[in-house]
Amino acid sequence: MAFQPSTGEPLGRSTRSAAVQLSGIHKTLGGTPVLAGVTMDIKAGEFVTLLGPSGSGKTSTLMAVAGFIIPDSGKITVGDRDVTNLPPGRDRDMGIVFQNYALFPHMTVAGNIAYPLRVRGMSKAHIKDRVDRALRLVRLEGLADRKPARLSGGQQQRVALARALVFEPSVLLMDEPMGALDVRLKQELKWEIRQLQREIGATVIYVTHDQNEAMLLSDRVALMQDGRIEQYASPEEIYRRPTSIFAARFLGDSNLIAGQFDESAGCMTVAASGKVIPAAWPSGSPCHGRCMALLRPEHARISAATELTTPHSPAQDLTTMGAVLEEAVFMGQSMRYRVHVPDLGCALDVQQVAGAGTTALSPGRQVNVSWDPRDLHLITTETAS
Ligand SMILES: Nc1ncnc2c1ncn2[C@@H]1O[C@H](COP(=O)(O)OP(=O)(O)OP(=O)(O)O)[C@@H](O)[C@H]1O
Repeated sequence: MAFQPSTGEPLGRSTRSAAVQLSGIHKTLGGTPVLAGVTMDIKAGEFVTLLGPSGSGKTSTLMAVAGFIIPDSGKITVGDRDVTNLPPGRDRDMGIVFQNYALFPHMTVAGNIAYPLRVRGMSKAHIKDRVDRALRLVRLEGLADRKPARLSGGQQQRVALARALVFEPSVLLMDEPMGALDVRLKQELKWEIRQLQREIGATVIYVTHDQNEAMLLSDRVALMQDGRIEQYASPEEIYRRPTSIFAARFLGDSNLIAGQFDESAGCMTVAASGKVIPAAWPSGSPCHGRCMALLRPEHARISAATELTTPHSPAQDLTTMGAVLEEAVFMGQSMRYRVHVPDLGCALDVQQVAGAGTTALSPGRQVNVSWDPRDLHLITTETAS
């Protein structure tokens, strides 16, 4: 059924947001497999980000949802409609925002925003009402009569956003919408996009390779590699419990320690030194011997080697090792250290709140590095046989 725009109701919390389902999407382009079985479910009103390195298949996945790429196999549904082979356009009922704005240069801001309503045959009075409300939504009320060339990059992108939202699509697709903006504008627009999506309640699929953007905006992140989804979960879940080394490295900074897990003893033998340290296998993940232990820099602490206590509560059973401080960098709110830990056979990055004691530590000094064993997250490096 072709989409018919509503007319009277406010451009506000959408009652039309739809769930999107991708099942086993494969696509080969020019002999290259670009999508290798993408499967994901997106709930109505959810903000999902496709995150991954360049060439991992993010844009291709989005283009398959938009209809610009027809899958070789697999199925895409929006609500209860099968849209797999539907051409791009009105019947898909999707708003799209690209990195390069794609505004019509000869039209005013209001003209650009009105365009999707005009092609849908809406009456002039309704168009004016809708455009006014869309302008208010993206905070561009005073610029309705300007041409795009006389707008900043951030303003142009807000026009593109208003144009994509004005016909109240059930799904909004965004491909690196902030890719061309400077850092300050990005920072501003990130919060605006988040707030806007919460206001209108639309289902959003958003492409970026910027992990901070993904964490700030998303309900769930689909982390992509080689045309597949490596992990699909909330940003917090991927950050705290990555299921692969790739995921551990891609979202956030990481220290990775190779070892062998001993389930009965509840410990891990460090590969480089044979040192045994307490560790627990995360529940729900496959348990195999060879593993990598992930320790986030903010979960490690250093203290002068002469100090017996660490900033942790003494009630906690910490793992502590001697180390040599290699680098100490003041980062404003925190200090960033690199320490060499002979018992781990590697260097660890440590991030901790800048305090009088820690800023005084200088490179070359003997220190203790410690962590709560519960903050070690083990990832199997053995394939199940
Ligand atoms: N028309 C095409 N013909 C051949 N290969 C293609 C075509 N379009 C995309 N590819 C390849 O498919 C892979 C995935 O591309 P895609 O643009 O989806 O990745 P991406 O994750 O969005 O990357 P980026 O962040 O650089 O935009 C890449 O290796 C790319 O070179």
